[in-house]
Amino acid sequence: MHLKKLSLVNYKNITSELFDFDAKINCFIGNNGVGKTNVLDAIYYLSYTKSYFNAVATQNIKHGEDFFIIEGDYLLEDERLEKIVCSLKKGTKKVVKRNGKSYDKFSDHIGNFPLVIISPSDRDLIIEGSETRRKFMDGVISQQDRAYLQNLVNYNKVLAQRNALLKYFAANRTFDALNLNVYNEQLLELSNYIYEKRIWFLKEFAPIFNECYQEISNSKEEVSLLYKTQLDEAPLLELFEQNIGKDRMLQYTSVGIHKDDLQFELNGYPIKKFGSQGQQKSYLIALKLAQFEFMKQITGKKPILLFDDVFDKLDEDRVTQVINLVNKDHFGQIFITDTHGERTENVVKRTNQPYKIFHL
Ligand SMILES: Nc1ncnc2c1ncn2[C@@H]1O[C@H](COP(=O)(O)OP(=O)(O)OP(=O)(O)O)[C@@H](O)[C@H]1O
Repeated sequence: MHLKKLSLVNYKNITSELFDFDAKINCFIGNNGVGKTNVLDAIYYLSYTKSYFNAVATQNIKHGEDFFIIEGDYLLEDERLEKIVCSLKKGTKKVVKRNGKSYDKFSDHIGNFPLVIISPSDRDLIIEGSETRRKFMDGVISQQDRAYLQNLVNYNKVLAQRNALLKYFAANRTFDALNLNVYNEQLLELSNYIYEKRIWFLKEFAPIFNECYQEISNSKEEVSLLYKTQLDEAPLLELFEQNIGKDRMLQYTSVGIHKDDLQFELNGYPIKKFGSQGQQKSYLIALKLAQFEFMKQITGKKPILLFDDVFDKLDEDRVTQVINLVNKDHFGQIFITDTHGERTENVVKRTNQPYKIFHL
């Protein structure tokens, strides 16, 4: 599967553009702020029905305009063409159409045109709090298991109810253990599924990640990816009991799988504190390439790969290693942005693959 044509109208800073892509490598070259990332974001939109960078849908409409249209023509393995159109008009609901037919639920679309993006904003995975890492983990697992996503949604609903009850207790200087227990039991059942699935995920994902990192760094460093959960300390109901005083004081639930985290380590130390910029970048690229492998195994399709500004901060050796990885036949269509035309051209030439360069 690859994206053959892309047409954009009023998407962010792009008034109107039409691209005819190569089935293998496509590069967008231009100065800062010309809209290279915006084109990648539009391609991301066609797969995920939303922007990777701006969650407020209307802010993706070009300033001063009142609608945007993103249109993509995909050529499938069996030579069939599929057209995806995502459009938004101010004051109306977003529309996503596949071959002219609107989706009722956008979630039905996700996974049909698998895609992985590697971008400088992935740094949030290292520097931000645990929520960003849980989101990454949940996103990858949900693509493989829709029941997981449903359990997660239900867990968050019950958690919000439990938190509301804790607030009610505090406001009314009251307490009802039986009432609270109803939520505890529901959370137990929902979190069992999520916990088991996260353990399974780490077991499958960590070795793939490790292999990707070793290839990029030429086995110069040891990395690990660990699942951190309070459920390793005690069963959930016991944790609830131990922390009830604290929860009543805080008026929210301080223990449970909503506190889980992924620990990123380099040579046994947290990468956030002890990794160089290049090592951190390598770690993130390895994470995303592992996501690529994982998705490929699940969907049986080669996800489209978006490399936003990836070569910056990587030394020559690592750039070569990333390209060698890409060079392997198991990668499909790739989109690259860079401010240095010469650097990109040198890099893509080395892949011995067909490519197209677009100057923006
Ligand atoms: N809704 C919008 N309407 C108009 N312009 C927008 C909108 N949203 C973002 N932009 C503009 O898009 C530009 C950023 O584009 P983009 O991030 O694609 O640049 P880039 O070419 O990737 O740059 P860099 O090399 O710095 O990463 C900015 O000038 C920003 O103001």
